[in-house]
Amino acid sequence: MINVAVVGAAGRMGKALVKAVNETEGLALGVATEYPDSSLIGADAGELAGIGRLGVAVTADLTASVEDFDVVIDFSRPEATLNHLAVCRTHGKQLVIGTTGFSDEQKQQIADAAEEIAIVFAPNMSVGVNLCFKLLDIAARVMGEESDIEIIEAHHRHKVDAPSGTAIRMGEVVADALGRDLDKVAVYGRHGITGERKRETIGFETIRAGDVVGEHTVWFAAEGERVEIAVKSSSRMTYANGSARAVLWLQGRDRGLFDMQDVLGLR
Ligand SMILES: NC(=O)C1=CN([C@@H]2O[C@H](COP(=O)(O)OP(=O)(O)OC[C@H]3O[C@@H](n4cnc5c(N)ncnc54)[C@H](O)[C@@H]3O)[C@@H](O)[C@H]2O)C=CC1
Ligand SMILES: O=C(O)C1=N[C@H](C(=O)O)C[C@H](O)C1
Repeated sequence: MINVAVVGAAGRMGKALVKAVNETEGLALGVATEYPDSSLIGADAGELAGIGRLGVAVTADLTASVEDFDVVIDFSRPEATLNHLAVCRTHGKQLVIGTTGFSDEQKQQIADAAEEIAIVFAPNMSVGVNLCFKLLDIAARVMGEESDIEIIEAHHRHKVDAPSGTAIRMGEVVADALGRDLDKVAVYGRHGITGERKRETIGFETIRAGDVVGEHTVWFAAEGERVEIAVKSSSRMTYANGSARAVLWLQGRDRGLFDMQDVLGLR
């Protein structure tokens, strides 16, 4: 049995992850954490997730529970994830990171840690989204040079980072396929007298509204026709089940930085 620690267990994803871990054969919830000032410290993680009592009380200290887990699943905030990363590195634990919004420097810290421990780090754990990354690579190679490329994403009103990690990865996939540097060609929203669109730019539009779980659409708009590659998530369980799959896939790997393309055999 693989014992899993779910950090941020009272969050939107934390609750879905507790459920997914509990439902996945071979996995057991060993630890559930929240930030130290949370009023939910001491609550039962299963009850919080709406699946009944699991006998795992939410704690504030991952280090104190290090004997009770083999792998951490972290969907929290970048600063918190880096603290959890340090714990995993010190104690030789595997890590699945779904948190988004990292700076380049923070991403480098994750890459450095992966020289010592095995990490799956992906901005989106769903099968459908990861399939779309492959489709985007094909679309960019076939019609990217003759198209205006725009990435449109929508999420719930509580999301704190923009564009979404998934939208950024979509931009990276397309830019890589076309030999462009995303930092140089990305345009984030438009306002005022913008001038005509430059062909090589890749546009990002962000919507934050209501309870939208996660929607991404990429336009390849050429003269005379437009291809749209779209994926709409209607349940967070798709991300949570992908994370559980990543935990199982990590078994037997003692170091390295991987993503869901590796887990799903799409590389
Ligand atoms: N990779 C993927 O497939 C997905 C990634 N995400 C990302 O996951 C992250 C979390 O998203 P949500 O669950 O919607 O946010 P949320 O705000 O509902 O949950 C985050 C949780 O982390 C907790 N937290 C913060 N600091 C902590 C600490 N030091 N120790 C323990 N817990 C701590 C918060 O109290 C909160 O409960 C975001 O970065 C989001 O973009 C979300 C969905 C899918
Ligand atoms: O915050 C969210 O909700 C989501 N975040 C991830 C992202 O930033 O891409 C994945 C998914 O879209 C949901």
